[in-house]
Amino acid sequence: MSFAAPADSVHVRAPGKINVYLGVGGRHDDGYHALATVFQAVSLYEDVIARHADDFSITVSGVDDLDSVPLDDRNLAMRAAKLLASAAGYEGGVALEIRKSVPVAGGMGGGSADAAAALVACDALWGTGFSTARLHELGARLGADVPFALHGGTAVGTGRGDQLNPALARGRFDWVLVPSDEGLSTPVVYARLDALRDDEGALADDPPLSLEVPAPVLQALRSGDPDLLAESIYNDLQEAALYERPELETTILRGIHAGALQGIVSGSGPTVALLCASPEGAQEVQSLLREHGLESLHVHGPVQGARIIS
Ligand SMILES: C[C@](O)(CO)[C@H](O)COP(=O)(O)OP(=O)(O)OC[C@H]1O[C@@H](n2ccc(N)nc2=O)[C@H](O)[C@@H]1O
Ligand SMILES: Nc1ncnc2c1ncn2[C@@H]1O[C@H](COP(=O)(O)OP(=O)(O)OP(=O)(O)O)[C@@H](O)[C@H]1O
Repeated sequence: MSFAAPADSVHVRAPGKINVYLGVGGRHDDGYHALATVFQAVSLYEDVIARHADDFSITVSGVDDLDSVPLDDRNLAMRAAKLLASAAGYEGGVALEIRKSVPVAGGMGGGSADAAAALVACDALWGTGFSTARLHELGARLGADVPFALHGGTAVGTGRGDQLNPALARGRFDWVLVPSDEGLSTPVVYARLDALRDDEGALADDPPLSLEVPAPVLQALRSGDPDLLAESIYNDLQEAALYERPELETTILRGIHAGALQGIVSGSGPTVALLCASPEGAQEVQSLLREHGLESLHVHGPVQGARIIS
């Protein structure tokens, strides 16, 4: 019986995400808000290649705004590798190569996808053999979006967004993504939401904001009907993201005028996600947006979570 030589490198691909529904509840003392969200993993990927090394290093390529991606312990993929090494008692290091496609600070969980990919790649490279559940636990310690980047597909997230339950989504949904040149800081958008709610004079003893994903969202996903989904996609952070970046409103309206069924800000933004009726419809939206000087990406979902591709 021949044994496969231990791999000297592992290549993992992890998807970016859109929140097709995002309900934000009260802010807890730890600075996090209670969420009810529906994530969908889409075909815009981060690739992480892990190679054996004595200590820890990272290189990043692929998107224009690389200057805002740290290459030290602030990098989520580096934090993931070191967290796994300490949890496994692994004494060696790893050289991580990250090839990015998800816009940085774009509201699509790009860093979270890198962290998820690094966990899977290092676990395979080092042979630490962690279970999916254990990797999810480590992922949740790295960030609220990391467990979903491992899970993929379509899922309901509660708690901070890290407690996942799979949601059935039949068929395929076509999205046109309009990235911004400048990212948006997630904490800033959440803080803006809190400020807007305070300004609206929400009384402290208001009933807790409903933290259920509305049934129509789940029914639309089960039906696979984009027209139905277009009626129920919603993002509580959108008002705050539009406060920070008013021009995004125009992008959404332009997308709908170009034929998209609906448009929302993805997560904390600024990437705008335009839901389209079909692949052909998506291409039509892209060409009309280009006439307004707006470059866009045509992606689809749901797709798999972080997985080894070689
Ligand atoms: C906006 C979303 O992308 C929607 O999926 C996530 O809620 C954000 O996920 P993330 O970027 O992985 O968030 P983390 O890195 O865990 O936290 C970044 C910051 O976002 C805010 N944050 C995040 C998640 C959450 N449930 N409540 C929050 O208030 C907090 O200020 C936190 O310090
Ligand atoms: N591997 C990474 N890739 C991108 N940004 C990273 C990474 N590691 C750390 N960061 C830091 O995290 C910040 C947010 O990165 P990220 O691209 O994950 O935002 P995001 O897509 O909006 O995330 P989310 O949607 O989860 O809020 C960046 O501005 C950067 O400073």
